[in-house]
Parts: sequence; structure tokens; C-alpha cells
Amino acid sequence: MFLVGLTGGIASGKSTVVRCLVEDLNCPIIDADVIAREVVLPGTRGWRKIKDNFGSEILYSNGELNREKLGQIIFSDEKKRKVLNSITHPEIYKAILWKVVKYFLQGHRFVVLDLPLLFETKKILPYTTFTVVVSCNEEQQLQRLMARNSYTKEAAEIRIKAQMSLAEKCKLCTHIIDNSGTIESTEKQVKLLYQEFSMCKAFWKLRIIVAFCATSLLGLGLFLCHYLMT
Ligand SMILES: CC(C)(COP(=O)(O)OP(=O)(O)OC[C@H]1O[C@@H](n2cnc3c(N)ncnc32)[C@H](O)[C@@H]1O)[C@@H](O)C(=O)NCCC(=O)NCCS
Ligand SMILES: Nc1ncnc2c1ncn2[C@@H]1O[C@H](COP(=O)(O)OP(=O)(O)OP(=O)(O)O)[C@@H](O)[C@H]1O
Repeated sequence: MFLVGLTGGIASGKSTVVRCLVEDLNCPIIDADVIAREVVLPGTRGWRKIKDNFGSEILYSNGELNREKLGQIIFSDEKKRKVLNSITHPEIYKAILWKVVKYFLQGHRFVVLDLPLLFETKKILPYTTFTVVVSCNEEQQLQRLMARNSYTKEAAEIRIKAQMSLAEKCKLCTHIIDNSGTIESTEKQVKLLYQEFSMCKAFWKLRIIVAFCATSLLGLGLFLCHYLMT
């Protein structure tokens, strides 16, 4: 099975790419942002640790995490961001591992993992065969983030600065999806890339069949040698 790491910057268009992969191509996806929400649901270990470290003022009266408030704290304070990461990331990686195993057991041989911090944390990087960065220019990223979340320019900028820049990520990846044009143009690139990965999948199947045949022939050869010599 091979893993494709999909990443990018905040609001660079990862979810837009994922939507196309799921809805148009029926591709198996693991979304780290969804998992990140699941591991801090009220009553979970992650939730308890956040409450212990950041205090009850970080919760709504019904016990749910006030994500906006926590976001304001951690994006403007690197130390506190590290504390939150040290609580959530081990839980997130465990859940990712289980999902990979589940997809493998279901017979999938190629899974896309949408992980915003793929290059920042590097934990999953060694297990990826390909890494795809969804990119756009800095001004578009800023404008799209401000528009989507109704953030001020300052709030959007501190969130962008909390991550490695898109330009740096583009240097580290194996493939780039340029999301600076229309959504249709992005979808075209996603479909082409999906075809490329699917061909890779076929190539791996072929390698496994060839390896199996070669091992069987070798075994048969050894058996015949042994049979003829005794
Ligand atoms: C701080 C939180 C509560 C803010 O929640 P909010 O609903 O406003 O944002 P959401 O979770 O949708 O994240 C939006 C984007 O912010 C960026 N982001 C989130 N957490 C981080 C982080 N710790 N460091 C840098 N960027 C981050 C990612 O690009 C993500 O796609 C939340 O992001 C969180 O719990 N973060 C810690 C877990 C984490 O690292 N998630 C990233 C995926 S592994
Ligand atoms: N090509 C595009 N043209 C115009 N708007 C776009 C384009 N791609 C994405 N957007 C818009 O930009 C915003 C950010 O896109 P999206 O939510 O896909 O980013 P993301 O990388 O998943 O963000 P996050 O890191 O917060 O999860 C959304 O409002 C989306 O509709």
C-alpha cells in the first residue's frame, strides 16, 4: 500500500482538492483536520489534557472546546502552540495509523492523507511515497483565509506565519497542485495526478506478480536440482 501526503498552507485549497478526490474520483482519504477535532471531543484524553493545561475558560458551558478562543491563544504564542501540539499530535498520529490499517484491510492499496503539518512535524513524512503541495500565491492565501473565516488581516497573518511558507513546502514536495487559478483548473490537475498515482498502483501490482513468479521459479529450480542430484 502506498501513502500520498497532501499538504499546503492554511486556506491554500487542500479541502477543495480533497472534495474533488472524494466526490469525483472516490479516492480513499484520511483528513487530519477531521481527526484533530475527534481527538478533543468532550471526555476524551485530549480534551482532559487541554482543560488541565489551558484552564476551563477554554471550554463552552456545555464542555465543548472553544476553538476560536484556543486558536487566538496558540497562534499568537509559539510556546502554547507547542503545548497544544504535544497534546494533540500523538493522538492524531495514532488515529491516522488505525485508519491506514483499516483502509489496507479493506483492500485499498493507495490512500491520500490530508495533513497540513506534514513538513513541519515530519513524523509521517518517511511513510509517504509522494508528497503533494496545494499552492497559491501569498496574497490569494491571505484574502481567501480572511474571506472564509471572517478574520482581520492581522489574525489571518499570524495563522499563516505559524506554518512553513508555501514556497518552502513547494521545494520539498514531489508534486505541486497550483490552486491560484479557477477551481475547474485545479480539478483538472487533481484528475491528472490521480491518473498518475493509479498507474503507479498498477506498476506496483505488476512488480509483486513478477516477484512472486520469480520466487516460485527459483523454488522450482532448487527443487529440481535437489531432485536430480539425489
Ligand atoms: C487551534 C485549533 C483549536 C483551532 O481550531 P479551528 O477550528 O479554528 O481551525 P481548524 O482546526 O479547522 O484548523 C485550520 C487550519 O489551521 C492550521 N493549524 C491548525 N493547528 C495548527 C498548528 N498547531 N500549527 C500550525 N497550523 C495549524 C491548519 O492549516 C488547519 O488546516 C485547532 O486547529 C487545533 O486543535 N489545532 C491543533 C491540532 C493540529 O495541529 N491540527 C492540524 C492538523 S494535524
Ligand atoms: N481556486 C480557487 N478559487 C477561489 N477560491 C478558492 C479556490 N480554492 C479554494 N478557494 C476558497 O478558499 C478558501 C480556502 O480553501 P480550502 O478550505 O480548500 O483551504 P484549506 O487548505 O483546506 O484550508 P485549511 O488549512 O484551513 O483547512 C475556501 O473558502 C475556498 O472556497
